[in-house]
Amino acid sequence: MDLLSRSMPGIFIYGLIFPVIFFPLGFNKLQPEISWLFATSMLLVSSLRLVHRVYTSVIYPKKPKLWRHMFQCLSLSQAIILGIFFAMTMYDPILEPIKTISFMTIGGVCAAALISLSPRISIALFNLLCLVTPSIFVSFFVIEDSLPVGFMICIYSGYLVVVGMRSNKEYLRSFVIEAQLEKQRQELEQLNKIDPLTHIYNRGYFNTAFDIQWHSSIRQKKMLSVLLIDIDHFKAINDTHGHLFGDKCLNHIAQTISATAKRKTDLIARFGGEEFVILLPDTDEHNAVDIAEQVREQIASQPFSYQQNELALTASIGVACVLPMVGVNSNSLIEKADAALYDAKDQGRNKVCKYTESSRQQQLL
Ligand SMILES: Nc1nc2c(ncn2[C@@H]2O[C@H](COP(=O)(O)OP(=O)(O)OP(=O)(O)O)[C@@H](O)[C@H]2O)c(=O)[nH]1
Repeated sequence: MDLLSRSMPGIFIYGLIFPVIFFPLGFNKLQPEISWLFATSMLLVSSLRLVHRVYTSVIYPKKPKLWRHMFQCLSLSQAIILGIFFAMTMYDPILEPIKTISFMTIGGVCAAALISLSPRISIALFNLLCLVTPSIFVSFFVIEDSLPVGFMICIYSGYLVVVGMRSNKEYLRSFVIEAQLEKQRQELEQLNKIDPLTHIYNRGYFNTAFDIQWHSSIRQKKMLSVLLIDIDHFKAINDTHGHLFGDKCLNHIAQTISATAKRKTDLIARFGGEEFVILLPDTDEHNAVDIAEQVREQIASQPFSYQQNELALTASIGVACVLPMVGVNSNSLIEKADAALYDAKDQGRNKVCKYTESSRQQQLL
């Protein structure tokens, strides 16, 4: 499609080329038949190219190959018409008055066409071949003493081929660079969302997603639940087995939680330190407690082992559930889950506690 937009100026240039050559010098009055023949045939092909361009959105999705063939045929036929005209100006005396201007025109058209078609180098080179072959043939085989002109055309064409190939290489390289930049952008975006230690979402991403979910739940009038999970006695684990072991434990817990809260809409994130959070959209308190129990049981039933050290882990979980409403701060849900977690720790750990009014009072005390 880029090729299509790049070749757009060419449609108008080819269409106007003969009137521009003929009219200022009055050649159309001297040789009206030749003038009309070349001008109308070129204008006709330009009009067909315009129609082809206008119907691109109709033809291309259904028959891309046909569209490409049409594009090639139409642009090459214009190059052939101009190439033949140029060759004729070299040996036909009736075209003598416009010889100089046609030499200059063909030079410019060859360069412009090659550069604009350079994204598809095969089309660009074939186009150049159509433009210069008739005149090269005429200089070498038809008219005497015109070998130097033939050589000049060959040298100029060779130079254009080198420029065209280089332009094609640069064009293709720009695509590779663009793809690399896009990949890096995606990686950066991922780094922004993901906690590098546990490979689940980080707190920043959770906050954004939570805010969106809160407003969505208000509109849909659906319950929203939050589970706050805190590993028990994690400081002691760090102190006894070292921080590297502690890190591996965090990773193990993240995987266990992810394997338990598996709904596509559930959002699991590392809330900070040894705390995790699960956001459960469209989930009432009963179901949220049920999932929390499953998470607690899975953590407790899967001892963590690393380098011949095996350790039974437990976690305490606070559950809070609300029907989000306009005017209520979304943070209140997290505060309630935190208060419930406080209860779970208070009741001896390895426990699930749901938020109650007394939880809040206890936390405030
Ligand atoms: N290895 C490791 N430790 C961390 C990380 N983030 C926080 N911690 C540690 O987690 C421990 C949390 O300790 P506390 O807040 O006292 O909680 P706890 O020991 O789990 O006690 P309870 O929660 O009351 O059961 C601290 O020692 C932190 O240094 C981390 O990324 N890696």
